[in-house]
Amino acid sequence: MPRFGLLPGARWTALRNTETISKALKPVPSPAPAVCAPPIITEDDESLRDRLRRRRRTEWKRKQRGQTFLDNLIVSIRGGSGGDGCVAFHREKFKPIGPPSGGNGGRGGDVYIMPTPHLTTLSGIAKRIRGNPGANGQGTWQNGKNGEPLVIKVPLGTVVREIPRGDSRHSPDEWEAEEESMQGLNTGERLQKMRDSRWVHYPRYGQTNLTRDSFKEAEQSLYAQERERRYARRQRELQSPIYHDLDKELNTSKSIDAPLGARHREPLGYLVASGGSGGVGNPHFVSQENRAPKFATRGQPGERITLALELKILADVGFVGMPNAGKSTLLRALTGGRAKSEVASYAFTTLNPVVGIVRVAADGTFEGGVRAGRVYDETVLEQQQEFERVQRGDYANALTRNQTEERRQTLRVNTDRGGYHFDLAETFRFTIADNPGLISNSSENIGLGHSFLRSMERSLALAYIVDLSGAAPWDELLVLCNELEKYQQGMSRKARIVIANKADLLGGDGDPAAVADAKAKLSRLERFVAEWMVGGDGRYLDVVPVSAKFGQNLTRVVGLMRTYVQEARDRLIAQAPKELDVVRPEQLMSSPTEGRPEARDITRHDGRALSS
Ligand SMILES: Nc1nc2c(ncn2[C@@H]2O[C@H](COP(=O)(O)OP(=O)(O)OP(=O)(O)O)[C@@H](O)[C@H]2O)c(=O)[nH]1
Ligand SMILES: [Mg+2]
Repeated sequence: MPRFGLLPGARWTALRNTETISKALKPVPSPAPAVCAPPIITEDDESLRDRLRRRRRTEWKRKQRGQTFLDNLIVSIRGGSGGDGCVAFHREKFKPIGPPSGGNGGRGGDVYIMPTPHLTTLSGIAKRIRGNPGANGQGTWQNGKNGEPLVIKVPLGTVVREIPRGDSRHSPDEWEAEEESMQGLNTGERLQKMRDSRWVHYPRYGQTNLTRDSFKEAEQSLYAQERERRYARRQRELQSPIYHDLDKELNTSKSIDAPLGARHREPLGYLVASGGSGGVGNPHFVSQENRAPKFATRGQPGERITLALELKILADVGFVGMPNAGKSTLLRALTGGRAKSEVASYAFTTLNPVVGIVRVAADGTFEGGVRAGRVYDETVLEQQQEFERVQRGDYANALTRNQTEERRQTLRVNTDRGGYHFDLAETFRFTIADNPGLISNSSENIGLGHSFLRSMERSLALAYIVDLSGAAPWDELLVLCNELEKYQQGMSRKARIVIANKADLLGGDGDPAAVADAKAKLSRLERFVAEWMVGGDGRYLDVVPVSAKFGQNLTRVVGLMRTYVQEARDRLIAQAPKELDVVRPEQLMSSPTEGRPEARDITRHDGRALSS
C-alpha cells in the first residue's frame, strides 16, 4: 500500500479543491524500519557538537559588535494606574434612598530602582515595565487598595539617566500617548473619548450627567488640575531629570537610634515613576446643587518615563589582554575557582565581563593560593574530570562539612584548607574584572566591540595579561596599550602591571638552553616595558611572570594588586573626601606617557592575524 505525502510547496488551502488533491498527493517510499538501539554518541561527537555550539555563539556575538552585551538598556517605565472611583448610593433596610457611598480608587503602585550586588548584567530587565495598578473603589465607602510598589533590581555600578524629550528614544508620556490614540478622530469623538477615560457614570446616567452644571464644573476643575500636573512634570524634567549613579548598596539595616519597636522597612530604592492617583467616588462631588451626584472619576494613569540604564561594572582591577592570553584562568586561580569564568583554548571564550573577589589575609595569603597543587584547566576538561570522579565513586566516603570541622577541631590541625573554606582572617579584599579579549581595532568596535571597555573606565587599576609563550609578547602589549588610548585618551595610564602568563610553557623541562631562552625573553619584555610603558604616576609598570594554570607566582601578583588598590583608594579619599562615591579615574593619574609607538600590523605567534 503506497503512502502519500504533501508535495513540497503544496498548500493546505489547495486541498479544499478536490481536483487538486490528486495533484497534491504523491506516493512516497515507505520509511526505513525503525532502529531500536539509540544512536551511539561518542565522546568526540559530544565535544565536536559542544565546540560547534560555542563557535556559533561567539560568531553571533561578534556579528552583534558588542550590541548584545547588556550594559546599555533603554527601559520605558509606567507607574501603576490608579483605581477608578465608584458611583454608588447607600441602601439599607428602611432606607431606600441613602447618601452617595462610592469609595475612592486605590493609588497606582510606584516604581523604584534599586542596586543589588547579586546581579552582574542588565539582561534580566524587561524593556517595558508597568507598575501595579490600584484597585477600584466599591460601594459602601470602600476605598480600593493601593498598588504594591515595584522594585526594579539592577546591578551595582548601573548609571540611570532619564531620556529627555525630543530624543528619538523617548517614549511618549501619558498625554502624548492619549493624543496619539486620538489621531484621526473629529472634535466630538475626541471629547467623548477623553470623557470616557476620565469619568465613571451611574448606569444609564451618562447623558444626563453631561448636561448638569455640577458635572461641567467638575470637569473644568479636573482639566485644570491635569494642566497643572502636566506643567509640573515638564518643569521637573527640565530642572531635575532623573540621574542616579548606583554604585553603592542601599543600607538595609535598621538605624541604631530607631525608636524601640519601630517597624523596619526594607529600602525600596530610588523612585523613578510614581503611580497615578486613584479616582474619587461620587461622595466627593456632593454640593448644595447636586445632593446625589451620579458620576465619579477614573484613576489617573501612572507616570511614563524612559530611562537609559548603563552598566559600568565596578571592579578594582580590570584585566586587559588578547584572546587566549589566560585572563579567565588567572581570575579563577586568584579567586580559588569561585569566579565562574569559562576557560577554553579558542579566542573569545569570555563574551561578557566576569567579576571575581580576591580575599587576602594579613600574611599575604589569598584564598586561591591555599589550595596548593590545584590545576586550573579548561572548564570542559575540569567538568569531564569531575564527572569521572563522580562515576568512580570518589565522593562516596567524603566527609560532610560538619564532620570535617569536627575532625579539624579534634586534631587541632588544619586538615582542609582548600575549597570554599578560607579560615584565615581576611584583612583585605578587592575585585577583579575578567574582560573579553581585546584585539587590534577593538576600539573601533571590531571583534566583540568596545562595550566592555566602558566598564574598564571605572577600574582603579588595569593589568595587562600577555602570553609569554607567544612569539612577541611585546607586540601584544603595544596593541593593547594603543587600543586603550584610542578608546579613551589617558586610559592606558591606569595600567600598573604586566602579567606574563603561561611561563610554565617556557624552560623546556629544565633544559639549560631553553631556560636561558626563557630568561632572555622575559628580560626583553622587561626592557620593552621599561622603555615604553610608564604608569600614570610616572612609575614603570611591574612585570611578573606567572603560570595561572598551575598557580605559580600568584602571591606576588596579589601583593602588588593589593598595593595598587590600596594606593588608589587612599588617593581617592585624600582627593575627594566629600565625593567618595564619585570615582574620578583621571584624578588618579598625573603624568602623560609620550612617544609611544603606533600599533603595527602584527601577527601572533600562532600565525593568526590580529586585525581580523
Ligand atoms: N600552559 C598554560 N596554559 C594556560 C595558562 N593559562 C591559560 N592557559 C590556557 O590558555 C587557554 C586560554 O585560556 P583562557 O583563560 O580561556 O584565556 P582568555 O584570555 O580568558 O581568553 P578569551 O576569553 O578568549 O579572551 C586555555 O586553554 C587555558 O588552559 C598557563 O598559565 N599555562
Ligand atoms: Mg576568557
